[in-house]
Amino acid sequence: MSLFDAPLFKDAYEQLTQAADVMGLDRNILERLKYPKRALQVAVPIRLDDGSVRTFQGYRVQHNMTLGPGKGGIRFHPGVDLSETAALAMLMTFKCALVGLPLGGAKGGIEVDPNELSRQELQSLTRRYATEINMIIGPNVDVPAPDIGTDGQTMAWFMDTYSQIKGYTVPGVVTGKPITIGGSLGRAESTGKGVAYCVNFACQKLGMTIDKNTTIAIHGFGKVGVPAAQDLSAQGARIVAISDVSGAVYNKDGLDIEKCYEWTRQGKYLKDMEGVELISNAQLLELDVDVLIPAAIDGVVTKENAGNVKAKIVAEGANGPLTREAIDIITKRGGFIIPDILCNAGGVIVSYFEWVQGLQNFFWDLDQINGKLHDILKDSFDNVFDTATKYNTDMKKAAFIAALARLERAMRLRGLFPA
Ligand SMILES: NC(=O)C1=CN([C@@H]2O[C@H](COP(=O)(O)OP(=O)(O)OC[C@H]3O[C@@H](n4cnc5c(N)ncnc54)[C@H](OP(=O)(O)O)[C@@H]3O)[C@@H](O)[C@H]2O)C=CC1
Ligand SMILES: O=C(O)CCC(=O)C(=O)O
Repeated sequence: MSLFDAPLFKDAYEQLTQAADVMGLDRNILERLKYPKRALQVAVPIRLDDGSVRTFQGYRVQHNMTLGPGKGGIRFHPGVDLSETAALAMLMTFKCALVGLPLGGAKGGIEVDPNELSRQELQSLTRRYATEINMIIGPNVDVPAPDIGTDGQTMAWFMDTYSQIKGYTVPGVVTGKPITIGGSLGRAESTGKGVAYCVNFACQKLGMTIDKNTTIAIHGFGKVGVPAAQDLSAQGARIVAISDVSGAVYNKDGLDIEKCYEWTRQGKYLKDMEGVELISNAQLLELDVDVLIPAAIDGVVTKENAGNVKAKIVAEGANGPLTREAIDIITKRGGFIIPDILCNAGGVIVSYFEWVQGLQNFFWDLDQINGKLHDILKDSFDNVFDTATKYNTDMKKAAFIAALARLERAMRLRGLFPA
């Protein structure tokens, strides 16, 4: 199957093309950005706890490295394939460009349901994957990080395996590491915190305030959804619904987010919680709320259900949660979309801080990190908002236009195209 037949890649490329049309981008530049620079597919065989051998499919795709080393997470999820990884790598190129990082776009993953593996099996899987892709990874080449189904522990195993191959400790090969082995303060909550900052910026633009009357539904209660919920709830907003893969819980008066987090932290599913109303993931997306934060997987709002999405603000915490048709439907009815490459960029911004701190062996305090994160996101949000006004277009295309403008300048300066 061609990459362009795969839904997420097709969508990402079509959004890119639409943005290129609006800004009048040189077609040759667009042509160069069409395909990933490099894609590696690997077999990842491991011995399971029962003694049998199972082989998983793994990928690492580097989309574009004009601005610097590749950067992007590693996903362990049953939906991972080459085209999804390529699409997510492409989004990373534009995310890093949009927020002004000296980094390119990459992504990796394994087609696996991590919930089905033991801790020992997950460690074997991560180590074998790290070994198989080590030849295209490195602190100055391509630097992975956590994504769906992976976390600080995964990064620690990855870093350890890479360091064994090199013969010395290489903390800069990944970000999102535990603090003890060179991780950065604030990285774990940075993506969700960034989502909360962006929701605040959007409210300011729309003349809305965040208080006990502000209702929020969050699809996906993981590394992005939890801190976003905690931050917005601490600001006084009412988080009325959250979900995991098992379903969603709802309370019109607002959920006790810390209680929900305590529950999921023990590895329990939300559907088994007591004292809350159970609804489906699909119902959560259609709730009559002020803010909807899809923070789980891609393609959850499509042309089939976009017409039922009622939220005033849709903050794309996940990568690609809205299809291109869904974006048009929501924008036409007046919904305000905070595009993924802006909304969830807090993660890669603090990953960049972690990388820089690691290279300098000099670590910053949390106030410095959150202050810089806030300022970068504020400037980027204003840039996207102003670009949307300048080109009379929506926030989604504006984000691509702002990113493309930076990338185009860099590509011309590096000489592939006339400056
Ligand atoms: N982590 C990061 O720093 C960044 C993540 N992102 C993006 O944010 C999104 C979420 O990532 P992250 O929070 O790290 O991932 P996590 O694995 O930590 O959490 C994912 C959440 O989504 C739920 N989920 C998984 N599959 C489905 C499904 N099929 N239907 C409904 N819910 C599902 C999970 O439920 P359960 O726990 O029950 O499996 C979990 O609640 C992804 O799109 C990712 O690419 C973007 C930027 C940075
Ligand atoms: O932190 C990083 O390097 C990348 C995070 C990521 O994968 C993403 O922003 O989608």
